Amino acid sequence: MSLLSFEQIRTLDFIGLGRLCIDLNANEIHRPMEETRTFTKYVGGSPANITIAAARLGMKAGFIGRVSDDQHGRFITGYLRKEGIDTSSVITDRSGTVTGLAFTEILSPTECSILMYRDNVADFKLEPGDVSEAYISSAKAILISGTALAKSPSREAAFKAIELARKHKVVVFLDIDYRPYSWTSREEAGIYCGLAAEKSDVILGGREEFDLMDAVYGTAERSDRATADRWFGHHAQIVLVKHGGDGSAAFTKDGRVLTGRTFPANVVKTFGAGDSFAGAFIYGLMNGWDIGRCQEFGSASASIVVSNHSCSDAMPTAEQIQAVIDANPA
Ligand SMILES: Nc1ncnc2c1ncn2[C@@H]1O[C@H](COP(=O)(O)OP(=O)(O)OP(=O)(O)O)[C@@H](O)[C@H]1O
Ligand SMILES: O=C(O)C[C@@H](O)[C@H](O)C(=O)CO
Repeated sequence: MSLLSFEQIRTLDFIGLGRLCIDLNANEIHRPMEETRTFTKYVGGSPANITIAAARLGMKAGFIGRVSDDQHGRFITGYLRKEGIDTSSVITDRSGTVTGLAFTEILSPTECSILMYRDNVADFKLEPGDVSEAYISSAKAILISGTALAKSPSREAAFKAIELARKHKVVVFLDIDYRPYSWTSREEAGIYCGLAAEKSDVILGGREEFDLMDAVYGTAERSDRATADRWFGHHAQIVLVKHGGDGSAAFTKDGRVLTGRTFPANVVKTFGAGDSFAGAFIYGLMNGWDIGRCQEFGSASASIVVSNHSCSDAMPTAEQIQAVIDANPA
């Protein structure tokens, strides 16, 4: 029996909520950014990447967010439309905000860093009034990015979206997506992400992201098992703990524990692994697949994206992902 129940008669499969940004990935790789001269521009922002991944896999996707009233905002909206993503709830913010920029430095396949410019960004100006009940109720599932909880009024908009999703039987995915530069403290992040996690059906995060929430509520044992049990005490049906190159651990409320394997990759940059994993993992769940197959699909997707220069542009099709799995039998 499936742990998640997706309403079938819905206009959209999936709505992402949160930041729509721009990645500027250094073209001169294996060099510090001080020596970088050129960058390639991509749409970015974790929830945007995941939504693009879902659309690339054929899901009917939409997005709730704000973009800046400039060329960057128009670039992002145009890209989403080209990907077939509904942008009726992507709002142009006209208060003089800018688009968040993520400068990616690639020192080596395993040493990458992101320099974030996020002062006065449009995505944090998302307001509760931007979240339409009719729009939320038109979807089977919604993805909340933890970073959307870092600042008001985006925080209130995200919590409104979660409440409306629960009201209309829309499955809530929470990707903790902890980015320190957006929060005033780890405790703040732990508290607000914890409050959202209590209302979510599926929670995805790295070990250190779950530790953030556990620390606030004093959970002594920092084990994946203890973490999962904690969230099963609320709404969660699935807890997915990502472990980078060591794969992932999936826990289901009905007692299953599955270790996800990784696939060979010619790593260009490690970023994008989590977003590509999430998009493909969610795709599998929404197609009613067994959770082990969802993990495998997510991991294979991640191996493709870490082997590419971009995150969003590199999000693969289902055929590309399956080809990786077929070429690397368990
Ligand atoms: N170097 C790698 N090679 C192959 N697969 C990988 C690699 N790194 C991560 N993965 C796959 O991607 C999944 C998610 O990776 P990770 O745990 O790094 O997420 P993340 O920290 O959210 O990533 P991001 O850097 O995008 O924020 C892993 O569970 C694994 O399946
Ligand atoms: O989520 C961000 O703000 C950064 C992303 O745009 C970037 O693609 C990345 O780090 C993906 O993991």
